[in-house]
Amino acid sequence: MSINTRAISANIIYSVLDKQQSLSQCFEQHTNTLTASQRGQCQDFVYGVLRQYSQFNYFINQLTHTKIKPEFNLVRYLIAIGFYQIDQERVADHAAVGETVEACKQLNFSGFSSLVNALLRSYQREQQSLNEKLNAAPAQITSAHPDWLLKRLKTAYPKGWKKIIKQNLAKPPFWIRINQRKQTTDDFIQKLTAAEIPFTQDNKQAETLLLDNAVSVDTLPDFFEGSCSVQDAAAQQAARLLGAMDGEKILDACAAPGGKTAHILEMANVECDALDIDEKRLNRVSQTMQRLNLNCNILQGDASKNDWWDGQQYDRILLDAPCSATGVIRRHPDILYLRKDSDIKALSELQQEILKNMWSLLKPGGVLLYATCSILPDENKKQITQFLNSQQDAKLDPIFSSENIEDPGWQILPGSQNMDGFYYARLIKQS
Ligand SMILES: C[S@@+](CC[C@H](N)C(=O)[O-])C[C@H]1O[C@@H](n2cnc3c(N)ncnc32)[C@H](O)[C@@H]1O
Repeated sequence: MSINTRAISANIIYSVLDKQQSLSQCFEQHTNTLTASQRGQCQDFVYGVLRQYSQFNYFINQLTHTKIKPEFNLVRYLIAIGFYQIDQERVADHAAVGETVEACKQLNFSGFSSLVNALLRSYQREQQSLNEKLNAAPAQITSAHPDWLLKRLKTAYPKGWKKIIKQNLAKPPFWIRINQRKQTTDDFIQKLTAAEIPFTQDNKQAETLLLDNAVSVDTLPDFFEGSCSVQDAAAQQAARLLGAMDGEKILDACAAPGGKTAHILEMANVECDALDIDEKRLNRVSQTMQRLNLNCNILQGDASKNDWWDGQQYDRILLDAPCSATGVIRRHPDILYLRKDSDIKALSELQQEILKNMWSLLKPGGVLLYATCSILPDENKKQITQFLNSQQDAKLDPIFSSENIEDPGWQILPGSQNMDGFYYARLIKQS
């Protein structure tokens, strides 16, 4: 049977929405035998639909008189993929309909072919009036965000929450980091130009480029020889803010898959321990190190405990803490469906526990950089304020010279200068 990327995509959406599986994991499982172009197509369908699923589902419910039963949710997801394709206008509408009907047959739901056909054609005709109806629907549907998250965003950002939601549902930008150990930025730019990959150079950071479009990594010049890495511009701030210097001993406390560890090692000659609790994810750190020809000590362990530690304190620690990932929803739309309000309290407690333990591993005079890809104050400014209040020898090392008294750190919101949502706070351990 020929590969049908719509059928595969519907199955991935089913794994996320019905089986509550993590998108990155099930995407890998379902697509690891596909070609790069087939994977790219699945990525477009799955991520595109999940970002807008509550809206597509609303349209389906508006257009059908008989409810599609939960056991036929795969059909529902195929219809959503069809709607998404019609919205994207990259293929002729009749082709979007034909291909979706074909996928329906391939999933053994031939009995639904005429319903699928009818719904997609109605969607083409009634798109405008459906969108008008959607505008009057409850915020949970129009924003695609769960109530608990909307509430938290409105409280934290009374003026900016709508902009955040818009960013969370947008396609993310494609940033890369040029490995300065391999070549200069100018050399890499020449190769990129020769490969006809359009980009813009970040005017502040020489090693950071923003590509005009997302590309498959195998089209990036010398990617497998370590020329560059795909990493958001906000994540690229970590190694710079940590400021590691030659000869220092560094700990990257929650390191997998190793993007920030690699950047630290590209910037300075240091001895770096890369710690993570998740053994499988640590394999990805090894792969990253191998591809970029870098070295670190890979350690498996729990950062809230010390049983993995050799007893030698660190000059600098990067704590890229486990978090709600609410700053990177546009890259991980499954967060909208899998994350629960109660997770935030549990995560905040874990973050404080890890932070306290990391502090004991830091040399007097050492620097700890706390980072999350969250935009929720409970995981960020409240966390750092609580720590500074309870830890006598902890002093804030402000990231910007003009200290923001409201927030001891740097809260980057999604979309700000095209970056993901991130938080950074830098602390010094007083002697
Ligand atoms: C935000 S991700 C880290 C991303 C990574 N720093 C990078 O830039 O590639 C958080 C990591 O924390 C790890 N983690 C979660 N709880 C942990 C714990 N108690 N100790 C150590 N690592 C933990 C997770 O396995 C996950 O890999």
